Amino acid sequence: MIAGARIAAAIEVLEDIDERRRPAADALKDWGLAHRFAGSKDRSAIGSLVFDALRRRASSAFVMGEAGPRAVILGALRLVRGLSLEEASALFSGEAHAPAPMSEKERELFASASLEGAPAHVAGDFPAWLEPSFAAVFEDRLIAETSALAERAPVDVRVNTLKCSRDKALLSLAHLNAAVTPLSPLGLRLPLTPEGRNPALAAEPDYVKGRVEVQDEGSQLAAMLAAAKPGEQVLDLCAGAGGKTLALAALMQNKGQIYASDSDGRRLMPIYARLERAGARNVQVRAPRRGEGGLADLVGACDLVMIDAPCTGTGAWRRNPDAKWRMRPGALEQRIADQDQTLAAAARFVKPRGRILYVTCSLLREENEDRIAAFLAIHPDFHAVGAQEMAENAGLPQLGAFASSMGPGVRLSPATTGTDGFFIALLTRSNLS
Ligand SMILES: C[S@@+](CC[C@H](N)C(=O)[O-])C[C@H]1O[C@@H](n2cnc3c(N)ncnc32)[C@H](O)[C@@H]1O
Repeated sequence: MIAGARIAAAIEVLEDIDERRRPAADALKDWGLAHRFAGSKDRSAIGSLVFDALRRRASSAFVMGEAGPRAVILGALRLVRGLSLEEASALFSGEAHAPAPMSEKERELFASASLEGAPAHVAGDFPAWLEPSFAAVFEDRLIAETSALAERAPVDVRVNTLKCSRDKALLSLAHLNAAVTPLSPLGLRLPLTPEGRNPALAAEPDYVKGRVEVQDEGSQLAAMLAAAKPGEQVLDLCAGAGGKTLALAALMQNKGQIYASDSDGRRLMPIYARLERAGARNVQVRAPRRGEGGLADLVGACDLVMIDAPCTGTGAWRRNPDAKWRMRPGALEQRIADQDQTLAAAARFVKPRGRILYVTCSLLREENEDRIAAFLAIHPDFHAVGAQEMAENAGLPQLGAFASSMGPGVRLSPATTGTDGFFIALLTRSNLS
């Protein structure tokens, strides 16, 4: 496909996403199926442009003076890719499946591409209705924090210490320009290509043989803050596809027992193959059943309950930019109810002096500090561990610098730590219950 035809395809995919209100990944997959002549490089280039445009959707529309897919793609070519007017005009040639030439007005707007006078939710590319919530959290860093959430994200991997050392993996992934992550002692960061494409990791022997797992550095740190020790009894209550479960198994050196559970059994399906590949042998998967959900024997028996809570995912918008535009206020209310419910459920499984690690990939106070405060108000037998103490206990003292100012817990974000956005709080149960 010529470069202009890829641009036209990206506009088509954005139209499909808008018309059918569907996830970008589904629209891209269908486009590929309907255009089998397109090669993998074409599909990847189209996907990368669609994601760039979704990340900067509001600001791209603002500079082009309208919100339709063509305008948004044009705006993204200017704001994200830094194309000159000449370069953009060459792509919008109207020839051989390329989009129609730019109008005089489009040329003018593209050339000036000004964000002057843009409101915060446009300059920071987030839904307007979330402005009060974000402003309360970020205050004068509102635009810096939300703009960082609208950037591209590198691919991070966690080295699986059950199989490999970080030094070895660093050497064997050198051809992908791997570098060590600044905060996680187990992480490697793989940069994107200049066009924003992910490095080709799926066929790498290190990945196929389970020596590395794709996991954002923030997610690695969240699992480490649980300070799980070999021999402990651990319940991963919201295990999903098992990203945190695998990290916990490695931290525990395959000793002790992890019970991986989730209220939605379908979400657990990928975990079996992942455990096998990673060589994690201390994990029992407990698929949900009626009544106690198959966990009755664990009541009051766990040293640690990990809650990787269902959340709005606002911290992961770099990777799921379409999700931010689909998010509605009702979804936040629903997630808050789910979070209270998982915290209450978790409390039952913790033994005296045991602990709960509460994690979200959200940056909203409503899902984080407020949930911990609500839980502590009705569970006097629990108390929150200070951020510095939690970080030191996990061997990550540098994370104490990212203590939340709104309550107990640590906050990570693309702007402050270069990771996805996470909130992590540790609660311990008193001796008596
Ligand atoms: C953030 S995802 C988990 C991701 C996973 N831990 C990982 O690292 O790959 C949250 C999970 O919580 C599950 N969930 C939602 N409500 C729940 C509940 N009340 N009890 C247990 N799991 C729940 C969802 O099905 C979803 O799989």
